[in-house]
Amino acid sequence: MKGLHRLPPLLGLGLVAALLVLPFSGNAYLTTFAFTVLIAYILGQSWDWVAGEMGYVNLGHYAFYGIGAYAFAIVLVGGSPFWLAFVAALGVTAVAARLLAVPLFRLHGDYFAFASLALLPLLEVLAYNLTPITRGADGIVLPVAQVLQPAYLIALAVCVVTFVVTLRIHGARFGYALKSIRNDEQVAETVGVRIAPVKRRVLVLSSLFGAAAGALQAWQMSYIDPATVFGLNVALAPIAMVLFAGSGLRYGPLIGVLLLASMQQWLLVSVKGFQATLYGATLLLIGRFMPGGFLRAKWVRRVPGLAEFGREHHEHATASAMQAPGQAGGELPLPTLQVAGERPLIELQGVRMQFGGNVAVNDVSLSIRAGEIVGLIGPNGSGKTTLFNCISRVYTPTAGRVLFDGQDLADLGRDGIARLGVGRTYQIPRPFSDLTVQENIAIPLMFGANPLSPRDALREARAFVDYAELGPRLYDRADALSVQEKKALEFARALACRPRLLLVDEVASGLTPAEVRRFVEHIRHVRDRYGITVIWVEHIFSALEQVVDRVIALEQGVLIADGPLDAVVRNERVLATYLGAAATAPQASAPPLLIRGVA
Ligand SMILES: Nc1ncnc2c1ncn2[C@@H]1O[C@H](COP(=O)(O)OP(=O)(O)OP(=O)(O)O)[C@@H](O)[C@H]1O
Repeated sequence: MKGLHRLPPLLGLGLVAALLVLPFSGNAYLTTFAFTVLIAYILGQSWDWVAGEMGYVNLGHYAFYGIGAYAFAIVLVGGSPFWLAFVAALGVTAVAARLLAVPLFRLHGDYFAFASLALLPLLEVLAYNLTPITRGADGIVLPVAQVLQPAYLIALAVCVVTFVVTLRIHGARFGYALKSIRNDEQVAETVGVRIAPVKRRVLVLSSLFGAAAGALQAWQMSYIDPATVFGLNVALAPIAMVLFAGSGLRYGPLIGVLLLASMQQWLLVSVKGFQATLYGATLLLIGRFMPGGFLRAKWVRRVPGLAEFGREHHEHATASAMQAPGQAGGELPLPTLQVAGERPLIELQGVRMQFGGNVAVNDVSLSIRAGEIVGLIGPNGSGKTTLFNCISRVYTPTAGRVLFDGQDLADLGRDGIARLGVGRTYQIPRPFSDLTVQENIAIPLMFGANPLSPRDALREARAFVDYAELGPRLYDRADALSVQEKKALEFARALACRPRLLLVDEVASGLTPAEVRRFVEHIRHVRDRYGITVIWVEHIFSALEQVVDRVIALEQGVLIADGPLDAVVRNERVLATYLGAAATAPQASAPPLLIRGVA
């Protein structure tokens, strides 16, 4: 319904206005309750930047609340004014978060979640035992003063800032870096995203808001001890509130905190004795029947107005992108590279990749000139994909050197190699699943050698989308595409890396003959028009035949042939690899390896 998209911001403004007058109403009970809700929102939303946006479930977020509370209390009790103590709390917590980021981000998934959770008991024990600083189990009593009103107003201001930061993150390059990490951090790196600094920055950012919440609550309560600021029983409540409504949604943390905090308070007052059971049961039911939070439930989608609160990020982005003028059709916005001369663009010198006793790539040396299209063939398991992974640094070769335009790639990370000009696809497509087709392609444009703003990148992405014939799917999520469409999307995303070298891994398998022909035309076009060098892993020889300058064959990681396709398919070793004993039989020696239909 028209105009309903304005409902959330209008209600939000109304809410802020009501909250602004509340502390002047004289109702201390309501003001104290609203204060705890504000603190919970700051904690829940700042947690969601790391969890919902980046996909790292930081169960120890409350540790930043505790560190902030302690730093604030210690400085305030030392005689400093409020603002100095507040700034000290933020500073100490940010330093702690920066240090903790180093060990924590060595871990992924459940390991990260459990390691972060372990911070809470660890810090609680520290707070109990560092008695000279923390006063141990006695806790710290802050100077008693009537601070509810100022603490409340500052908390409200921090809440507004928290929400504005959330909006800013959603549309910024930083936000897209987070979303790409959430989807597939290895792929994010191979399209140019420098993931390590992004992870550190978001943890420090979220810690600052956690610390602000801790400092304000310590100020308002006038007392802290280890159990109240690091206790597991309180630490997970803000996280549960976010999960209740929907992590990763613009309004999820806000609505989750408002509803669950109100329910908690109501249960506390009216259902004495059972409140914890009922609270837990509600969360379990939501988890069971509406995973992803109730705002993502199908029935919410059907309720006009309410649906606005459950919109995924890409739906907000799509709404604004639809108003932006597109740059569709025609040529790709790519530079035209010089391909003249015999200069090698990529050179492998004795590259070896070993997984335990399995040698996947065995001392491979080869050289490919700028502007060549080279087919890479070999039976299943012969090391083709592993060779690609050695070039794009998904794997660090066990031995040997990879030189790109004369530069040793050993010193570069995956993102650096992408920025140097290596784009790739994956045998099993790995798009950023919960982003749209347009966003998938815009990400390399935002993080490549000449990074564009999100707005420009989204606009420029349209040309690549059209090139891949995915125009009608521009605003669809990548996980809604068919396998073939995902392959086309990956090809377009690799081109959006503005590559000098394109690594194409079995893109044609499963395509109809007409689609294979169109794809071959694309490969030829990007080389002829833009000078892009291509290495194409493919089992469909009839496709390779139409476009490659030469072919390299691998067998059990060893390079066994390198030359024109018709010579390679007559090579005895290649024949034996593909046809086994039949190749050595007298009748099989005459005809070359079938070019059409060999798989
Ligand atoms: N991460 C890994 N850990 C252990 N072994 C691996 C790993 N990656 C690849 N291998 C092994 O390396 C060998 C080469 O695999 P690779 O995927 O490179 O072959 P391929 O030629 O691309 O095969 P296909 O045509 O089936 O894709 C296989 O024996 C595979 O099991």
